[in-house]
Amino acid sequence: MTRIAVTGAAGRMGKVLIEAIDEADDLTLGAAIVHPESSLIGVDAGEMAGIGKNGVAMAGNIADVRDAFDVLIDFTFPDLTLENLEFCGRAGKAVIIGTTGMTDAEKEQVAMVGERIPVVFAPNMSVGVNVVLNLLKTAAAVLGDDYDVEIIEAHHRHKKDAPSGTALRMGEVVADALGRDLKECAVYGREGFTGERSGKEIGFETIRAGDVVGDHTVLFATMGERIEITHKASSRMTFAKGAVRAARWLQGKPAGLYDMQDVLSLKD
Ligand SMILES: NC(=O)C1=CN([C@@H]2O[C@H](COP(=O)(O)OP(=O)(O)OC[C@H]3O[C@@H](n4cnc5c(N)ncnc54)[C@H](OP(=O)(O)O)[C@@H]3O)[C@@H](O)[C@H]2O)C=CC1
Ligand SMILES: O=C(O)C1=N[C@H](C(=O)O)C[C@H](O)C1
Repeated sequence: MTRIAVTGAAGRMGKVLIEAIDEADDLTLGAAIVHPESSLIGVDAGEMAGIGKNGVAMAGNIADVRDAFDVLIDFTFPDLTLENLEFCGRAGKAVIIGTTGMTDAEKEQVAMVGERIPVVFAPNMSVGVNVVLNLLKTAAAVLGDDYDVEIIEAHHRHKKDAPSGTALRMGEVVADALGRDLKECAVYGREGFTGERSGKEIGFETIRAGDVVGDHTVLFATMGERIEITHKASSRMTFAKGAVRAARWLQGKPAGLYDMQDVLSLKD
């Protein structure tokens, strides 16, 4: 039985991850870690997640549960994820990272630790979004520069980073297929007298409202037609199940930086 630790255990994803691990026959929750100041330290993780007692008392520090897990699943904040990753790098534990909003330097740090331990790092763990990434690659390659590309994403009011990690990954996939560098062609929102759209830009629009779990649309438009490729998540369980699948896939893998395209065998 592989023992999983979940950081940010009381967060939106943390609770659903605990439920998904409980539903997996071959995985068990070894540790659940909450904020060091949290009043939930010592509380049963299963009870907190609404699935009934599971005998795992929540900890306030990953070092306190070092021997209780084999794989860490971390959906938290960039700086916390990097601290936890460094810890796992030293302890020789595999890590699944769902955290978004990292800078290039932070992503580079993830890659460096990935030279020492197996790491799956993906902005969206759902099977659906990962299939969409492949559809986008095909669509962009066939449609080419005649089609304007706009990426529209919507998330709940509590989300802290924008655009979403998924939208940015979609932009990277489309830019790559079109032979562009996203850093040079991305336009984030528009306001005022912007002038006409330049042919090669990839636009991003962000919506933050209510309880939207996660919607992404990539729009390809030219004179006379448009194509919209949309993914809508209606439950966080889709992300949690993907993370559980990644944890299972990571068993026995050598050190390296992997993503969900590796986990789902979607790479060419
Ligand atoms: N890759 C994917 O498929 C997905 C990725 N995400 C990403 O996952 C991340 C988390 O999202 P979400 O669950 O909605 O966010 P939440 O804010 O609900 O969860 C983060 C949790 O981390 C906790 N936390 C803060 N500081 C510490 C600390 N020092 N030690 C332990 N825990 C701490 C917070 O506790 P407190 O509130 O008490 O501070 C909170 O419970 C985001 O980056 C999001 O974009 C989300 C969904 C899918
Ligand atoms: O914060 C969220 O909720 C989500 N974040 C991820 C992202 O930034 O792409 C994935 C998902 O859309 C939900």
